[in-house]
Amino acid sequence: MATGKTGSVLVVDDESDVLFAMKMLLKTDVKELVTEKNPENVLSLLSKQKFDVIFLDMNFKSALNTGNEGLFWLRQILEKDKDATVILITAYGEVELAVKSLKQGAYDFIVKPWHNDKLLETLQNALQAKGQKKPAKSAASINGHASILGESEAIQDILYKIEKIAPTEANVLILGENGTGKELVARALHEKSFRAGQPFVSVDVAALTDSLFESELFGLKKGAFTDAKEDRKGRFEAANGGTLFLDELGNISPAMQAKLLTVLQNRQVTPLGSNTPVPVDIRLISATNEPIYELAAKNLFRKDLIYRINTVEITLPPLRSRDNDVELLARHFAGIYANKNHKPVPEFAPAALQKLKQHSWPGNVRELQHAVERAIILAESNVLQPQDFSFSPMEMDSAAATPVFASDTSMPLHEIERETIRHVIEKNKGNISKAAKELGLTRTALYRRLNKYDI
Ligand SMILES: Nc1ncnc2c1ncn2[C@@H]1O[C@H](COP(=O)(O)OP(=O)(O)OP(=O)(O)O)[C@@H](O)[C@H]1O
Repeated sequence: MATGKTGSVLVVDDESDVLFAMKMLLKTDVKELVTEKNPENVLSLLSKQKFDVIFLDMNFKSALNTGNEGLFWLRQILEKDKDATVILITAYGEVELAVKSLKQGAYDFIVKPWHNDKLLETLQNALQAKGQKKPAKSAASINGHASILGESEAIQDILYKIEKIAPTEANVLILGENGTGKELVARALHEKSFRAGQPFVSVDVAALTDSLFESELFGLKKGAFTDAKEDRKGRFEAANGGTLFLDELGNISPAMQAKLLTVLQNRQVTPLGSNTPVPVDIRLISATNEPIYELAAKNLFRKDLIYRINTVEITLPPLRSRDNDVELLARHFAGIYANKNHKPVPEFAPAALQKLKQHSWPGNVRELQHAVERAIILAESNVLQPQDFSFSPMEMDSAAATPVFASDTSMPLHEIERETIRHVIEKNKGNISKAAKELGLTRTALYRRLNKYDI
């Protein structure tokens, strides 16, 4: 902490213990410290005096503990002084609400019980930033992995959320279409968490059959079945102390949902063929591109499991709604693939950029990545032209697409998808990796569809 006392701070909390602890902590650093137990008095206090920073509790015992009292008082304070710097004091488990408060204008939040160093750092940052606009983050760089790029407001929001949520223990559910960057976000959350030095274990659960699901996740005791020649640790144990990322969670069967719920509730796994549970300490991050709440409404996904995994939710927007990001990402991938293929970094003809911006990107960032890679490999000149970007039939906007099969517009969507997949696999002579790439899907996602459509 910097030497010398600076700043005037108001702390509003109805718990005397909190006010006392704050006084003790801040007395050596803060020039003027005022504490207030009753939030009703805050507005009149603000009429008399301006504070550099206001710490505001999220819950006041006098009302229902919904956290909305904090948001209510936050709005009142900001209405009175739109430049007020408010830091929310929230309880563990209220992170979602706290993130909401950031959107409504809070400067930051701290989670109770707080670490003194963290609180002092937050206060210092707030004092320094006073009067300065919060700088936009351009990327969350992740050790050894791609950065999350994007200038769109939606991505900026997500980067901010990652910064805030990563250092907590909250379970995170990431929602979004195929290829929107869910795994990238999961890795960023891990790398920016206190568990960063520990393992990050990623499992594509949709690729597992029910019997594999159990042995893969919970482990296996020698002799559990004929082929089990030795004990094998499951992914939960492998992730112990770190983060477990369960991808495509929306696709698991009801029986597996029940098993997973039990493990999460008890924080222990029992390997197949064993009677001895093993305690596990993991942070869970899950992702799905399925409409999980619709599945829950149809009783296809357990609501109690959703509540376990979605302490905080992050929804990744489809690329088509992130206009400016298309160009940014296209140029970024162009740099990467030009280097990889020993070619000079190309320019984009304005018409090519226009074409990219108009495309609907059903395979999202992954599809864009592959489109740019193809273009770099095949382009004749160092200025990429519209014709260098070819989209597979399924990737085309319905208006722009020339259907390669049935011109019958009454064909149901799943039939169209099935036929498109058939067509692309045929075109790639049965090569699943190539077909998946052209369709903008992962191999697993394509295999899942092959199963679904019985192809
Ligand atoms: N904002 C971004 N900036 C840079 N690269 C990105 C961004 N979003 C996604 N990518 C890249 O796009 C590809 C797909 O991302 P990722 O695998 O994280 O998506 P996903 O949503 O997990 O996909 P799926 O649903 O198919 O599992 C990766 O190569 C990733 O690095």
